[in-house]
Amino acid sequence: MQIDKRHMVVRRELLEENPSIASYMDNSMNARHQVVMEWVPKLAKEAAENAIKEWGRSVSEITHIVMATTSVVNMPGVDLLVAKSLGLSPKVRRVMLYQTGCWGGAAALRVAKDLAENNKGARVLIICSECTAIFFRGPSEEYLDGLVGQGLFGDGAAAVVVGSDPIPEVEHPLFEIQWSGEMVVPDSETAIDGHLMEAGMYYHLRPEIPKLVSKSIEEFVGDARAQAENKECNELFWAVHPGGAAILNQIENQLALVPEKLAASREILRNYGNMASACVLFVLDQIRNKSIKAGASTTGEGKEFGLLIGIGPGLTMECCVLKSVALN
Ligand SMILES: CC(C)(COP(=O)(O)OP(=O)(O)OC[C@H]1O[C@@H](n2cnc3c(N)ncnc32)[C@H](O)[C@@H]1OP(=O)(O)O)[C@@H](O)C(=O)NCCC(=O)NCCSC(=O)/C=C/c1ccc(O)cc1
Repeated sequence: MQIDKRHMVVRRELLEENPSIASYMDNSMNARHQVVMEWVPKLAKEAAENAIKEWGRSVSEITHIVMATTSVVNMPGVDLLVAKSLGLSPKVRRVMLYQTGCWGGAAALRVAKDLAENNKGARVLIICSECTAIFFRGPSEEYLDGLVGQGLFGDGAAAVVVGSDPIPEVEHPLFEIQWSGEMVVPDSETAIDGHLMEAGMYYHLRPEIPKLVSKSIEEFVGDARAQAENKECNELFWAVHPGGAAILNQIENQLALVPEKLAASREILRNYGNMASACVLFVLDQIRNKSIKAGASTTGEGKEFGLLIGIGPGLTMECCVLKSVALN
């Protein structure tokens, strides 16, 4: 699996208190809902507070919130719970992205870019928060792909503030979102699916996912590269969703990437597992932190442009072309 560590709220005591979650197919939605309604907002709040602190301005200046999760469905949305707990204005404008799975992080960036560019002075808080309690279950011989997911998925949340026209000396941009695009891989609708049932979220991951991604990645990346001065793949930095080692291997081979290009994705996979929508933002954070530590000339490993790619149910591939910022 190439995963050393994951973080999960599902632990022995929680399963002892809620044995239905540890079963294969018992009715367990009530118990799961309680857990995810506690943890998705809690993880989201912590991530958002860190992002706002680093951004350096007041919460009252957040004008929009875009939140992605595949771990809970509720009315009103968990975005409202999080907005209230952060002390955001009751006039903050909200967009909730449900069930996007692992392309949610990139989709949230796309939505935030459009909001920021079309509303003067807007500051958009993106939050991605995921908790595996919605689908953790006991094993069954008839459900091998569930075991694959059980070995891959982890909990986590990430947040970032997006805006245009940064205030000099006050706001310190990390990357510029240059372009965003999306593509559905042909004939791949059944490759990843998930359904909310009395027994919680029941999903399927077909073994052919890595091959399907590999078939379409060149065409998709070609569109993105056209927005990045047609740079060669190895002249870009890469923040690819680490869906699993096989997906990263296929992308690396298909695009003839040198191994360092997916190093950040592999490190996040190794240390956190696959946290669905939050994962690409972790990868991007890793890229800028390592760039600073290594004394690189830009936040993007010394490169000018990079691609952030989410891959999830659909199969949907979502890409943002990012322009890095010079480091002193
Ligand atoms: C890490 C894997 C799982 C194992 O890698 P490996 O240890 O190098 O081994 P292999 O790739 O050779 O696979 C070992 C065996 O497992 C089998 N296998 C391999 N995937 C499978 C399989 N999905 N079924 C059932 N047998 C399998 C594979 O066929 C093979 O069988 P065999 O040849 O008989 O030993 C690797 O195959 C891999 O990365 N696969 C792609 C993982 C994948 O589908 N990721 C999910 C992307 S989707 C996503 O990120 C989020 C979805 C999501 C959805 C809902 C939500 O609520 C939230 C999120």
